[in-house]
Amino acid sequence: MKIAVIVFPGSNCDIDIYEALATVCQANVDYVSSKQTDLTGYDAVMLPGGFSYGDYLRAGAIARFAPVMGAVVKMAQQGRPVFGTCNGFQILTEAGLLPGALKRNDCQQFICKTVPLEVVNNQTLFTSQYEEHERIALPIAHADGSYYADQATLDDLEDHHQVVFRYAAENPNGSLRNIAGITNRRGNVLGMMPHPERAVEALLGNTDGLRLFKSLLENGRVKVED
Ligand SMILES: NC(=O)CC[C@H](N)C(=O)O
Repeated sequence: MKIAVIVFPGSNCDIDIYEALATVCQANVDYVSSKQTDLTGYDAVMLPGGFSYGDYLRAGAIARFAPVMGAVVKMAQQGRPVFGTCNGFQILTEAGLLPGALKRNDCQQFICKTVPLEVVNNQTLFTSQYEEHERIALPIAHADGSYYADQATLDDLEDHHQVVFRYAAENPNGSLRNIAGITNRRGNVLGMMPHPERAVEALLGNTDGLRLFKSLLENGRVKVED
């Protein structure tokens, strides 16, 4: 399985995802510039966290028009795994690959801390190695992480088991229904504000993110028609 980590101008978690996959999981992974237009040969694509294009206009709003995004949309339409964390999640909503939007945190501040989460759905290709309703803890680091969607969209997400992670115990940013991560209806596109790639080694004090990448490596090689 071959994985692309997209590097946008302003990405700052690309190395973290690369190392989580390449060094910790021994996976076959490449950095791919957002200027590329072709992702042929890749089985999965990762959109990292950061401040793509300086978060100007809105976080993810400019990155959504980067040359590589046509190929990312194609991968999503083919059913291949597409994962976005933090700024990657913001880009996925701006691109229309996931519903809703990420607004400024309720507290109007950048928040950087580890928060408790519930794994709401372990029946996805990204979460199969977690227990259903398992409590984990992952770091968050964002200013624009308050998940918003209209009531009908929220109901639709819940009805189709698309809410994958919820903030547990506390809601750090005002996200509606405590939503921390969602998939598309098909389940092959996951966006989440917490950073699993920052919690993959005992040396970092937390390994709760590791099983997300292991799940992806176990399940992520899907047969598709080009
Ligand atoms: N680490 C991140 O990706 C967070 C940056 C993000 N653009 C924000 O909301 O502040």
